[in-house]
Amino acid sequence: MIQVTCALIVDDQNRLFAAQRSESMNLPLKWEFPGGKIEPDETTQECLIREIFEELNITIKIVKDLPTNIHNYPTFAIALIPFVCNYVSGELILKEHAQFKWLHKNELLDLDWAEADIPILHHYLNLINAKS
Ligand SMILES: Nc1nc2c([nH]c(=O)n2[C@@H]2O[C@H](COP(=O)(O)OP(=O)(O)OP(=O)(O)O)[C@@H](O)[C@H]2O)c(=O)[nH]1
Repeated sequence: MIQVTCALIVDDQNRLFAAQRSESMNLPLKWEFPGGKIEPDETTQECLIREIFEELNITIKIVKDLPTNIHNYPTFAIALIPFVCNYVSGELILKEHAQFKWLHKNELLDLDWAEADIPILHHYLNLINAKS
């Protein structure tokens, strides 16, 4: 099973960052939280900081970890390890994705998400709805 970290990046208006995978990527044109596979000798947190810089050219701060979601796609299985994060610095430049959106909580479920992300999205929405 592949171990993949992902970032739920929240801005100062409580919007969440979503990125669309490009046509040439696995799961083409699906929406996801940016991140990627853990390499040997790095922690999940180190992986996420590295991936976000590689993919988006920004530095983030990890705020909170959310429960890992294990998902079986038809051809592979994934353990998707999510973290709530804040933007720290850098100009946002998309290096790999087709496009991105900053979304309010009521817009989040409208996108065509990668299946493994959907339980994570619901967990996040339950969390913020419980707070408000
Ligand atoms: N980054 C990321 N990958 C996800 C998410 N949801 C999901 O199913 N995946 C799957 O997890 C796998 C790993 O993602 P990736 O391709 O971004 O990782 P990577 O950059 O380290 O891989 P690479 O070096 O093969 O390009 C992909 O098969 C992708 O489809 C998500 O929210 N974020």
